[in-house]
Amino acid sequence: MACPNPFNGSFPRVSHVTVPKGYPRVAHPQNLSTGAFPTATFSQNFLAVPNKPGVPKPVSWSPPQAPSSDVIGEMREAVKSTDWWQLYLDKKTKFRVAADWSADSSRCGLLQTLCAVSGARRVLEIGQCCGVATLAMAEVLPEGGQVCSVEIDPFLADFAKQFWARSPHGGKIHSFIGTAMEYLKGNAPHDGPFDLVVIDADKDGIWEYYCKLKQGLLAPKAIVVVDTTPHKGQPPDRYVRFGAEHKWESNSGQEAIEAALKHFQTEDSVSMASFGGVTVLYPKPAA
Ligand SMILES: C[S@@+](CC[C@H](N)C(=O)[O-])C[C@H]1O[C@@H](n2cnc3c(N)ncnc32)[C@H](O)[C@@H]1O
Repeated sequence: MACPNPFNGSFPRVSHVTVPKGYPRVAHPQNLSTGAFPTATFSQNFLAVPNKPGVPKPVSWSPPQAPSSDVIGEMREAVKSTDWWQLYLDKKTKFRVAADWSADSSRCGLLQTLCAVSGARRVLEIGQCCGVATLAMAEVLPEGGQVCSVEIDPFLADFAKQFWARSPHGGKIHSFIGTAMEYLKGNAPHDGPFDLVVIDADKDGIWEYYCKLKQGLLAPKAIVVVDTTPHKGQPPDRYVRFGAEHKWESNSGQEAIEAALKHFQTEDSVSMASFGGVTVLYPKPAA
């Protein structure tokens, strides 16, 4: 039977893996670390080998879970307990931030794993929000590694900094406050080229940011992770910005996401894999 190429098209979006009868269950899933990266563990036993002939191996995907460091744990608590709507009404934030914009354990685990397996030293995060994913990635970069994060909202940038300052890895983070395009045109040529880039800001900008990155800002084997979750990180619609804050409205960004994905498919030199709310672009292996 032909073996399906897991990177050809989309993975099913599953959060739970149903293990067919006959597969051994693993009592301690935390022992399933790949060894490539000791702090990434896999919550499901998708590495299990069938013990009955003829039982097909399940085709599924389960995100690595990042065990949170103390500081990341504190950040998560702070993100959860903050009244983001009130901060927006008080004009402290530019956006009506939602706590679930901030990277959860699966997202952090995925980004940490990609950083580790790609050997990334220079990482760029476009759309930092509360800085949880930023610190998670910094934690796995080697000495001398650097995460450059870009955030349009000064309140969020400051929110993150108070926590980063308490982490031994905070010194690896360089934060830029301003728009993604300002950064890409200004500081990025000096900070890059980047081994791994996370595009996780406004959805309308996805394709534009990617095009700009391709102009010499990506290392030869760079991985680009694009957040494709509708509604996340969207700015308010124009009229709301001018005076009617209580009427927060933003579009889902779905059209821009779909347009960007179509563009990515025309890129000859990259392969794509979509799962867990992201699309990962990585260099096609040489034929
Ligand atoms: C979904 S959140 C980022 C989440 C973060 N990457 C994480 O994993 O925790 C999107 C962020 O992008 C920021 N943003 C939106 N448009 C932007 C732009 N044009 N330039 C820079 N940041 C932007 C928003 O303020 C928001 O904090």
